[in-house]
Amino acid sequence: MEQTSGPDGYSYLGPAGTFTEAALKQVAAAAGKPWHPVNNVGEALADVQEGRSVGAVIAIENSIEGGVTATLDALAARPGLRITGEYLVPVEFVLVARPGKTLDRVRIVNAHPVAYAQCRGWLERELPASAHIPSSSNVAAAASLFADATADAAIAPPGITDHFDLDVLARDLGDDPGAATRFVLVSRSTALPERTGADKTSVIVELPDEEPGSLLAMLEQFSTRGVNMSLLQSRPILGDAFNRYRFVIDLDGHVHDERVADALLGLRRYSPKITFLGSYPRADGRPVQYEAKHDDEVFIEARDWLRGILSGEPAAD
Ligand SMILES: O=C(O)C(=O)C[C@]1(C(=O)O)C=C[C@@H](O)C=C1
Repeated sequence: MEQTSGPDGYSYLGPAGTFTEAALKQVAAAAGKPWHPVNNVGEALADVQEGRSVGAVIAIENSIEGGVTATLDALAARPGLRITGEYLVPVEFVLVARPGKTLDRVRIVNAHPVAYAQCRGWLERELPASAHIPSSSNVAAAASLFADATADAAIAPPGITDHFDLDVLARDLGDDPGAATRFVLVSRSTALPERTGADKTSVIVELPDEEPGSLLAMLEQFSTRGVNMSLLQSRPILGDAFNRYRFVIDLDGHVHDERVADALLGLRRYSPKITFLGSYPRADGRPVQYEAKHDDEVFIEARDWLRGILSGEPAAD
């Protein structure tokens, strides 16, 4: 794929060979378009917001490490962006070093913080005295071994040896062999992806100040409408030390589902600030399960009933 920028192109955490690039390879619309490697999530989102790219793929959650906080905060800080797709990438890691280095001589390890966190168990067992130098990506970690001699080894994707002349000192570093990272495609387009029946809706919600039970009241908006949450992650609101948090939430269903739309209306009335991030097809294609009492028809019938009352229609039996 052409690694350049262009307003019809896609930004991703580079350089080539990252897991983010593997996620971008799954984006059908990106095939044949320019791909623009960047150094961090903020830069990828700025490219989209400012029109240098049509879309960006960013890591949002890892199955071991949880929400990618840099992404959750960047989405909250940059209004006007929409999530239009979700992609899953299995992740596994190897420890690499320049030829000649052996495992017993590794003291300093270069790694992306999210990758490092996924390998904590292995590092504690095999390199208990090692120190960590953070890197902007897994591939940048490996590349740094050539740029300066501070780190002895790097944590990188197994395919790294296709790009660099490096020795693999150890394999399967991850604490969970089944680990995966969830990525999202972000764009400026406000056109909603079609409802598929296997969708997710993402929102960022702030709660009213100093109101006891306000978190429960937010959760009730979903539970009373039979809407399942698949992510609830709190992030501090900057400048409000230890006081206020925003919540990044993934819901099962599409905003075109009546129960989801109704829950969002409830939230909108209740929350001082709610950002709609998008409704999009789930990466795993799993159809959303819900009870019949939360079917579209039930909401529509209830609204029609009220409309009848308001328009003075005679009561039906
Ligand atoms: O460095 C990479 O390869 C990335 O794609 C970054 C990233 C992340 O940002 O979370 C993606 C997946 C892995 O879980 C670790 C790191």
